[in-house]
Amino acid sequence: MDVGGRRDNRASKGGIQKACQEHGAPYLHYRPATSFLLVFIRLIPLPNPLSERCQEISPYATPSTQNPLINQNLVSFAANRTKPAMLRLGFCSLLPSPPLHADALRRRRLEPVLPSPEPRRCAGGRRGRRSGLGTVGRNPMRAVLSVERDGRGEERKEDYDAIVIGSGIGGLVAATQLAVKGARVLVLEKYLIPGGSSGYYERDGFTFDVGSSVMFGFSDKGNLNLITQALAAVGCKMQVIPDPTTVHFHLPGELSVRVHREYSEFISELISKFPHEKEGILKFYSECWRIFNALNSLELKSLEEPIYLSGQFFKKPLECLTLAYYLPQNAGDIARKFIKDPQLLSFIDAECFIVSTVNSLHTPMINASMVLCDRHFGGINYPVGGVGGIAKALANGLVERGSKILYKAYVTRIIIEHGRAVGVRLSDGREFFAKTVISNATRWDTFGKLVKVEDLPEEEKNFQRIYVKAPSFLSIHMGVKDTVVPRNTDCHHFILEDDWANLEKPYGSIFVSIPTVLDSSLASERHHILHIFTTSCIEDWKGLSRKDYEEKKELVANKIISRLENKLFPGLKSSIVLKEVGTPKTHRRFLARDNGTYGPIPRGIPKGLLGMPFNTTAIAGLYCVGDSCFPGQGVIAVAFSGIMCSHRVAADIGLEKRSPVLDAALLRLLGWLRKMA
Ligand SMILES: NC(=O)c1ccc[n+]([C@@H]2O[C@H](COP(=O)([O-])OP(=O)(O)OC[C@H]3O[C@@H](n4cnc5c(N)ncnc54)[C@H](O)[C@@H]3O)[C@@H](O)[C@H]2O)c1
Ligand SMILES: CC(C)=CCC/C(C)=C/C=C/C(C)=C/C=C/C(C)=C/C=C/C=C(C)/C=C/C=C(C)/C=C/C=C(\C)CCC=C(C)C
Repeated sequence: MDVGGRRDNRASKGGIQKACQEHGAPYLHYRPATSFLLVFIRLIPLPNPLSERCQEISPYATPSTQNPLINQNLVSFAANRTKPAMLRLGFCSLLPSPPLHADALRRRRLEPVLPSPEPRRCAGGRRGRRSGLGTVGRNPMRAVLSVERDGRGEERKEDYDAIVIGSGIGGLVAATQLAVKGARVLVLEKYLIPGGSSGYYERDGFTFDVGSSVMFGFSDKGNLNLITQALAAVGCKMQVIPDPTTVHFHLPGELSVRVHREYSEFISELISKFPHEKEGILKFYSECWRIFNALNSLELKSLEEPIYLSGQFFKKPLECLTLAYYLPQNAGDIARKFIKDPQLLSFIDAECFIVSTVNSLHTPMINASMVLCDRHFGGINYPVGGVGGIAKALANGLVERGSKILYKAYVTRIIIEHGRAVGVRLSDGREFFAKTVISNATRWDTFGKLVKVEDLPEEEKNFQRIYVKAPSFLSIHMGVKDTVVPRNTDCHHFILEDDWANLEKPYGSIFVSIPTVLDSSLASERHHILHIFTTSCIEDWKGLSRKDYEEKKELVANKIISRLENKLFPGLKSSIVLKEVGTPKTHRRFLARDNGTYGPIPRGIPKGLLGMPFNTTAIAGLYCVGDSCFPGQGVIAVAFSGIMCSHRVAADIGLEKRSPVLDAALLRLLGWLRKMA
C-alpha cells in the first residue's frame, strides 16, 4: 500500500488519516493554537550534555593521462562548452518568482527562454550520450563584473554572480538552481570529474559508484523527489531502475528483515517477526508518515527566507506547525513511546544508523521520517549507467545554461575584503571574484582551512559545540564472478552479525551494495560489482609507513571479506577478479573532507534538527552547502541544502523577492533557536 503523500493539503491529511485507520494507529490532528503551544514547549532549553596529504594508492583516482575513460569524459565536458546555443526553459515548477532587482529584470528581458515540452533523457554513466538540447546564450550586458587573475597577475574581466567551491551534489544543485534563475555561476572542483562522494570511477570494464548506490528522492511523484527535480531544472530526466528492496537487514539472533518497496509488505514482514509489537510498529511508522506527508505538501525552498516561509505557513499552516513541532525531536524517543521490545528498538536503531551513522536516539525525527517513507512512496530508484550520471548531467546542464565548471581547480583560500567574501584563490595562484561565494566543502574545511579568521565566528563555535565529524568509511570496491551472487539476491545489504553493541563501533557493521543486480551494464558479462563499506576512523590509519599502510589495508579488507563470505556469499574470496580498498585517508585526499568525514553527527543527544546551521554564515557573501548544513548527510539531504542555498543567494543578489527587515529578524530568530539546541 502506498500511503498518503499527495500534494493537496486536504488529500495529504486524508491520506495519513486513512493510513492510520487502516493500521489502527491514532490520527492526531492539532489545531494551530495547540500546535504553537506544543512547539514552544519543545523549544524550552534543556541542559545539553557535552561530550573533532597523505601517501595513497587510491581506488578513486587515475591520472587522466592514464585513463582513457576519464579522458573521454573530459573531452565530452569540453565539447559541451562549445555546443551551439539554443534558448530554452527548464521546468515551470522550479522557475523563480518574479525577480525584483533591476539587473535581474534586465537579464530576464535580454534572455528570452522557450518552453521545452518534454525533458530530454540524460546520459547515464559512461554508456550514455548527451542529447545536447542547447544552452542559454550569455548575456552581453551583465551588470556585475568581476576580475579573474591568473598566476602571472594578468587580468581578465568575468562576471560571476556566485562561485561554488566543489561539485558534490550539494554544490551542483546550488549552482544549477542559480543558473536556471538567471545567475552566472563558476564551479571550481579540485578533482577531474564532478560528483564528489556521488561520483564514479572506472576500472577494467567496471563502473563503480564512489559512494552510496541507494538513491532517495529519485521518483516521479510528489514534492520530495529532489534529485529528479534538480535534473528537471536543467531539462534532464534520467532513466531509472526501480529497486524492489531498499535494503536487506541481516541482524543478530538471525533476524532477517527485507525492506520491501511496498509499504504493506514491509510492515507485514516486520510484524511477522514481532507480532506482540504490532500496535507499536504501526504507530511508530504512522507517525513517520505524518511528517513525510507534511513535508511532501510543501514547496521546498530556503527556510532562511521569510517571504517564502511565511507564505508556506499561510498556505499550509497545519503542515508547517507539524514540522515545527517535530523539528527538535529524535526518532528514538518517539519509537520508545510506542515500542518496548529491546530487539525491535535495536532494529529501529539499525534503520536510522544506515542513513545517519548514529542510533535512533541521535537521529532527527524529520530525517528518519523522510527516508523511512520515501523508500515506499517514491521508492528507491537506481540511475541507469550508475550514480555518477547524476552529477555529469547536472554539470552538463550548468554549462548549457551559460555557467562554467573548472576541474583541477583547488581552492585554498576564500578572499575576504572588508568583512565580505568577494572571491577565492586557487593552489596555482589564480584568483576569481564574484558577488557571492558558496562552499560545498565541509564547515570544518571552510572555516578551518579556506577562511582564515582570527576567531571562529560564534555560529561556527556553536555548530562545533553541538556536532562532531562523523567517522569515515573503509570501502572495498570489487569485481567478482557472477556465480558467487545467487539469483534473486537483493541489491543492498546491511550486516551486523552477533552483537547489537557493535552497531556503531568502527568495522562493527557492514554495508554491501551490488548495483549490477539492477544494472548489469556496470560490469563486464558474467560479473558483478560488490561495493562493501564499513565505518572507520582516520586515527586508525595515521602514522604508518607506506608499506605498513598497504599491509594494513589488505589485512582489514580481508577480514571484512571473510565475514561476508561466512554470512552471505560462500566462495567470495576465490571469485574476486578486481579489488580496490579505500581508507579514510582516501576519502580525505580525494574529497577534501576533513578526516575523510561523511558529515556531522551530534556530540550528545541533539534537539532534532534544531541545531543544524542553514546556508548563511557569519561572513557576508559567504554561504555553505552540503552535508554540514541542514538537514545533514545524504544525497537527497544535500540536494535540499543546494535548493535552499540557491534560493537564499538568489534573494540576496536580487533574483528573488527579499525583505531586508524581515531577513534580519528571521536570521536572528533562527540563530537564537540554534543556540538553544
Ligand atoms: N555514505 C556513502 O556511501 C555516501 C556516498 C555518496 C554520497 N553520500 C552523501 O553525499 C554527501 C556529501 O555530499 P556533498 O555535496 O556535501 O559533498 P561531496 O563531498 O560529495 O562533494 C564535495 C566536493 O567538493 C570538492 N571540494 C572540496 N573542497 C574543495 C576545494 N577546496 N576546492 C575545490 N573543490 C573542493 C570535492 O572534491 C568534492 O567533489 C555525504 O554526506 C553523504 O551523505 C554518501
Ligand atoms: C524555521 C522554523 C523554526 C520552523 C519552520 C517549520 C518548517 C516549515 C520546517 C520545515 C522543514 C523542512 C522543509 C525540512 C526538510 C527536511 C528534509 C527534506 C530532510 C531530508 C533528509 C534526508 C536525509 C537525512 C537522507 C539521508 C540519506 C542517507 C544518508 C542515505 C544513505 C544511504 C546509505 C549510506 C546506503 C546504505 C547502503 C546499504 C545498506 C548498502
